[in-house]
Amino acid sequence: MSKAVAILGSTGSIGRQTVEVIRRHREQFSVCALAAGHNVDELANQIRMLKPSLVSVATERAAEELREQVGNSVEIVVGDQGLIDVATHPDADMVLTAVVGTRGLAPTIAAIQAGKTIALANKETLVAAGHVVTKLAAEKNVPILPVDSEHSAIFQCLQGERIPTVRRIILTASGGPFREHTLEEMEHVSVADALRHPNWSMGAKITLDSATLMNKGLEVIEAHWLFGLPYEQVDVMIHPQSIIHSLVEFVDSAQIAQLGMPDMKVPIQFALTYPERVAAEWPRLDLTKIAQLTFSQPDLHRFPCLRLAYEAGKTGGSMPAVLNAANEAAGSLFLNGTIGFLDIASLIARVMENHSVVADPDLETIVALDSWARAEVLRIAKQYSA
Ligand SMILES: NC(=O)C1=CN([C@@H]2O[C@H](COP(=O)(O)OP(=O)(O)OC[C@H]3O[C@@H](n4cnc5c(N)ncnc54)[C@H](OP(=O)(O)O)[C@@H]3O)[C@@H](O)[C@H]2O)C=CC1
Ligand SMILES: CC(=O)[C@@H](O)[C@H](O)COP(=O)(O)O
Ligand SMILES: [Mn+2]
Repeated sequence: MSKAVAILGSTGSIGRQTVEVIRRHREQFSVCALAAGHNVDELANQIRMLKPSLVSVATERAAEELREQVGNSVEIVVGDQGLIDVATHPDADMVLTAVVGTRGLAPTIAAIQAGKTIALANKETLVAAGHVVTKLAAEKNVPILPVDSEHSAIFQCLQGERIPTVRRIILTASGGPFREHTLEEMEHVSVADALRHPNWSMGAKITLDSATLMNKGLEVIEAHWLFGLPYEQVDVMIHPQSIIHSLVEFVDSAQIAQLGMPDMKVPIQFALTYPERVAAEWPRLDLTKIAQLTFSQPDLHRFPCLRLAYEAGKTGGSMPAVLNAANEAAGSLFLNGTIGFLDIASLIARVMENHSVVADPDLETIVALDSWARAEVLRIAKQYSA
């Protein structure tokens, strides 16, 4: 039977690869709804190809431009409500969440409330509100299937296993473009340097997060919520080749890993076809060609964002939401040339210091603290340049 999929962020890196996977398996999937931001040309192509009945764009202006291209062939909705309409489309069996940042939270919650299976790429959703999202998903009996490559790897290693037999999980990290840089060298890196990921082609925000190692920090928190493990059982290991996508160590000391070329179509497809594995010739791994896999411990002194994320996760309550929002705001300031690379971590640390933790924040509190943390980043950053 064919699954109907709604894609949030269909024009982005994950969204476009999801479309590729779906086109490869047309008999198994239909696309009922798509949400994009501003990339009207890409969305128009997707509409012609996939024939969804509903699409969403970020602004009225983008909606007008899209209407010029596709006429009345599809219903067009707009803005944050548009994202929610797509996420709750009555025909959707599954919602793949690949918008970037905290913007993904509200539509994901709406999709869970509507009983949709979630294929989750948007890790910020679980970082900001893991306790709310996982509780709601359990109440609604809605599966949250990981798309993030490390979490998909762990999910695959855990098939047929029981969580109480897990001693620890080990998330692999490429180390990013500055893996071997000194702090002095990192002080002077450019935006272009930071956006040159060694192994993966991804959107700007996650690529920058990989360079600061905040991506791995967000993934530690994401893993905590997805697999229900305490932070003491979530480790990180630097693996520059990104061939081993993550590992699970069990109580008998056996370790199981998932390997493959760095290509997101494999984890995307696994989430879409789960619990089945479906044949597809995505780029295949030949370890004899790779020849060497290397490993080391992360350096929390040179990469303080990973330390801050562990701290935020262990502190719990509202702190991960504040870390997440401060990271988005500081990252934007770096990307627009306002602050230096090392300022990202120091701004996040300052915002965390200034935050009084709320133990069990509801959604409204999380949204308010998200805005507070962003404003706090701007306030402190002004002092830097004054
Ligand atoms: N890229 C990857 O390989 C991986 C990504 N992820 C996660 O997946 C998510 C998406 O990442 P990625 O695909 O790289 O990001 P991209 O920046 O490539 O894509 C982001 C998507 O979000 C859309 N978007 C942006 N602003 C808005 C808005 N205001 N309203 C509606 N849609 C909006 C963009 O639309 P438009 O372009 O039309 O403006 C685009 O479709 C992130 O949370 C990331 O952490 C996780 C693992 C791997
Ligand atoms: C593809 C994916 O899942 C990314 O999150 C990737 O892992 C980023 O690479 P880093 O290991 O450098 O963070
Ligand atoms: Mn990842």
